[in-house]
Amino acid sequence: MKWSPMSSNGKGREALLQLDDVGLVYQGSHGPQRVLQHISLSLDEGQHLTVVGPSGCGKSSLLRLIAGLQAPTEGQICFAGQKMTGPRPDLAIVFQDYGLFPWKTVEENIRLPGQLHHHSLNKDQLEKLLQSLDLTAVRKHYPGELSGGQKQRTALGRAMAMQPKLLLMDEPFSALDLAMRHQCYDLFRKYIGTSSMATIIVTHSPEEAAALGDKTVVFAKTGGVIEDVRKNE
Ligand SMILES: Nc1ncnc2c1ncn2[C@@H]1O[C@H](COP(=O)(O)OP(=O)(O)OP(=O)(O)O)[C@@H](O)[C@H]1O
Repeated sequence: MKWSPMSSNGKGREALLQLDDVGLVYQGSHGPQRVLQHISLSLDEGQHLTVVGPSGCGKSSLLRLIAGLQAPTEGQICFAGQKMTGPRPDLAIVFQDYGLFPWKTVEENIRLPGQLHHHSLNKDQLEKLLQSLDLTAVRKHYPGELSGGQKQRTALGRAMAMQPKLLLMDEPFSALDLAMRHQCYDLFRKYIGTSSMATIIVTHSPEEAAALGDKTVVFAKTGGVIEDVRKNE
């Protein structure tokens, strides 16, 4: 993946997120594999970027670098003016495999990261979140007792409860049926509309990318960006 659609926010102030000429090479069992190269982008508070591309083009790898879970091989990533050196509480990620704690209930999973980082939800906020994600009936259930869609909505609720500055989501709605997906889009848009949180969403769905991003980049399997679409700019 090669990408440089937004190398500067062009507004003369510091971006929330800045990637400068970032690259990534995996040292796999079959030798080195280059996945990302020359990626430069910036994202401001309140901006919503969606990333679409075929399987294997490096979308999840890019999210892991931005989340500080992995270091780039080349280049630099800065968040809120600081060089990324590891995960931070103001930057949350919803993984493709949900990343739920199996020994905690739905409700506990949603509350825990916020409690750890002193963003505890009050009772009202928790009830609203459970209700809007249609999780009230399974609030005392453990992840092993949930459907894929319920797990996905729990992971989403947990990330929302952290109230991060930047929320990264890797195909967050892929396990939902059409009706629930649209319900989650509405909820999500409402949620991001009331905060200055920025989001980056990786998806396979062009419809989802258009619904949830004010900027969308489309990646080719190899060779980088084939389209860079911006709404309302
Ligand atoms: N830890 C790793 N070690 C070696 N290679 C890896 C590792 N993680 C991913 N890769 C390889 O890097 C490439 C990009 O993977 P990545 O998961 O970032 O792609 P993706 O675009 O998110 O794919 P998908 O849409 O299927 O989730 C793939 O070829 C994958 O096999």
